[in-house]
Amino acid sequence: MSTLLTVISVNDGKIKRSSLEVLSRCNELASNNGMKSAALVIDSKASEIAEQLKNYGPDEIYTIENPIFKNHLNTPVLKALSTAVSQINPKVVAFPSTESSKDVLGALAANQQTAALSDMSEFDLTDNGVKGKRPVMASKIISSVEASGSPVIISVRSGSYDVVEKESNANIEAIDFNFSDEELQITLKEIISSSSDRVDLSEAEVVVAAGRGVKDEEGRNLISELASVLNAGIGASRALTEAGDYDPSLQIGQTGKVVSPQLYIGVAISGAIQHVAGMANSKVIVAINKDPDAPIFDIADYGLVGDLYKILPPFIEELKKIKQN
Ligand SMILES: Cc1cc2nc3c(=O)[nH]c(=O)nc-3n(C[C@H](O)[C@H](O)[C@H](O)COP(=O)(O)OP(=O)(O)OC[C@H]3O[C@@H](n4cnc5c(N)ncnc54)[C@H](O)[C@@H]3O)c2cc1C
Repeated sequence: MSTLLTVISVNDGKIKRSSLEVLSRCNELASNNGMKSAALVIDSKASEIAEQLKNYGPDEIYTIENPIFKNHLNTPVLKALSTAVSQINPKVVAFPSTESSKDVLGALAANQQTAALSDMSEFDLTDNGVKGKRPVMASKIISSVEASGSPVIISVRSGSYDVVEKESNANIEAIDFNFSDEELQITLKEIISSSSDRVDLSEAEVVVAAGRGVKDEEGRNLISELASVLNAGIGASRALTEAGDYDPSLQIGQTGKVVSPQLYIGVAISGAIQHVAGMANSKVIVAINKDPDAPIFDIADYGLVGDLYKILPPFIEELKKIKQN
């Protein structure tokens, strides 16, 4: 029976939502096509993660556990992936589109002498491989793509599918894996983490994004308060990261992060194409802008026309009241 293999991405011992989205889609395709859906965890605590995965319906769970995976290093991850693919022999290897999958996708395809389709926004099976859609040119164009091979390797944008919870009594199988330090070509010296990443922006359920109209401390405090009451991640347009008002790691857009929250609130952001490229996949888009002709209103589900300094204080108060009740 053919297998669709989802590679699970883990951050600080937590499964990334984007992996569960890909797994849910693979579960659906496997059940519609008489195939098996399997999940692969490569982590220093893979067996613990595997237990959590039983809530998300895979037919099989494979683990590769080794302390070397505490931090992402391409060489051991690639070796682990190749080992797993040789053993499982899947029809498709599906990753969530993350920084770490970008690092290894092409190398795995070269290693397996097969095709890779990156950053898909939807995918389906064909007789020989995979077909689907891929936003390109800062999401201005959606291309239709198809690849054949064995396996076809794909990565999928976060927010493309819903997470479906489903109990499973999947078998957990540990794959044999050895790695010695001599095999390392790169040594990790230091990780410099950003203190501003209060909530992981690319995984956040709610994002509040600030634009150039947030021009002073009062405005930034309003953004923080709104984010705090909604337990949201804070993002910013390039206008504000370039001005030094927000950390560059918080930039959303073509040259920043891609976010796909359930709710995105853009405050004083005009909606330039380079910004929209990073948030267009959001489920519900709310825009607050004093210019009724701002392009962001073309893609917003809800728009509030007015001055953010007048709109946000009562808006935050109302949200606080709702939360209290
Ligand atoms: C190659 C390239 C890559 C880029 N990559 C990115 C990227 O990754 N991310 C990104 O964001 N940008 C990117 N940009 C920049 C992008 O083109 C825009 O310049 C930028 O997104 C504009 O940011 P903004 O919407 O905050 O500012 P503006 O376009 O200046 O808009 C500010 C908005 O705030 C509104 N406003 C002002 N005051 C108030 C107020 N008091 N109350 C309510 N509304 C108010 C105004 O009406 C206006 O619509 C890139 C540009 C290039 C050329």
